[in-house]
Amino acid sequence: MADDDTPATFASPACFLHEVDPAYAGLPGPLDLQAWTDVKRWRRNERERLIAERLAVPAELRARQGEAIATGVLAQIGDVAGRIVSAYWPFRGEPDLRAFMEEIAARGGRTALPVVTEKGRPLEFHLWQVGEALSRGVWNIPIPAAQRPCVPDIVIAPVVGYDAACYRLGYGGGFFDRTLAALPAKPRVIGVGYSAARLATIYPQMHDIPMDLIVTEAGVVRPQDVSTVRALT
Ligand SMILES: Nc1nc2c(c(=O)[nH]1)N(C=O)[C@@H](CNc1ccc(C(=O)N[C@@H](CCC(=O)O)C(=O)O)cc1)CN2
Ligand SMILES: Nc1ncnc2c1ncn2[C@@H]1O[C@H](COP(=O)(O)OP(=O)(O)OP(=O)(O)O)[C@@H](O)[C@H]1O
Repeated sequence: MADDDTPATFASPACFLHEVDPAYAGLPGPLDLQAWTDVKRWRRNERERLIAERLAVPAELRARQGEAIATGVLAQIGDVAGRIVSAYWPFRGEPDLRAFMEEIAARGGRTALPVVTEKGRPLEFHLWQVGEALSRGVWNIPIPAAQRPCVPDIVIAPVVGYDAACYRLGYGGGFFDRTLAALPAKPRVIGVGYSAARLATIYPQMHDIPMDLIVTEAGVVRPQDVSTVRALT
């Protein structure tokens, strides 16, 4: 007969993640299965909310913010001559970096787009310049028509959400994390998004790889900024 006063050892403890200060809950590492289930549900809701919010911003304002983000990335990127910069074909209200890609080419760099080959697999990158032919890939995402695989020196990753430690919330496929984990040498990774997409924490997990910096229309976020604040408090 069950004894209600004896804790059951096989059951997960109750999840109090929602009561924990995000700064503590944000420590990397597997929490427990129940916590990860909660985090996944939370991420799904946040993705939906953040995408709906950015799509509700008037297109003209979004375009201006996108231009400011492109200017900010160009200020951070350094010399791109002879280097490969991967950006993306914008969808669901992401900042439009096509003019940025043209500027990279004008500065002697080469540009590329990410390509989903299969769910659960790393992305591939293929060289592509503005004006070149596109075809439809997985989920109908435009991808370079010509297959020219490459390994970028710099990866520009659009964020749905981001936090002060530069962790990125994407569309939930885990593609960028899987790709960065699989590359022989980690490229420089710059997250781009609107400042309104900032979250207290994305509850980073073992698989989440932080961006080297995040550029928004309001400025630049670096992971070091977090430890500086912590060290001072
Ligand atoms: N512009 C752009 N291109 C990109 C990315 C990106 O973030 N932005 N990616 C960065 O990774 C890759 C695509 N990642 C994606 C991941 C999920 C979904 C998506 O629609 N997921 C469905 C759920 C699908 C399922 O459950 O099977 C959904 O959200 O409804 C789309 C793109 C490569 N290309
Ligand atoms: N390196 C990896 N190896 C195996 N699975 C991974 C890896 N990275 C992420 N995943 C899995 O991918 C799934 C989605 O991860 P997450 O919520 O971090 O996606 P995301 O970063 O928002 O998506 P995306 O990069 O596609 O925009 C998770 O179930 C996670 O376990």
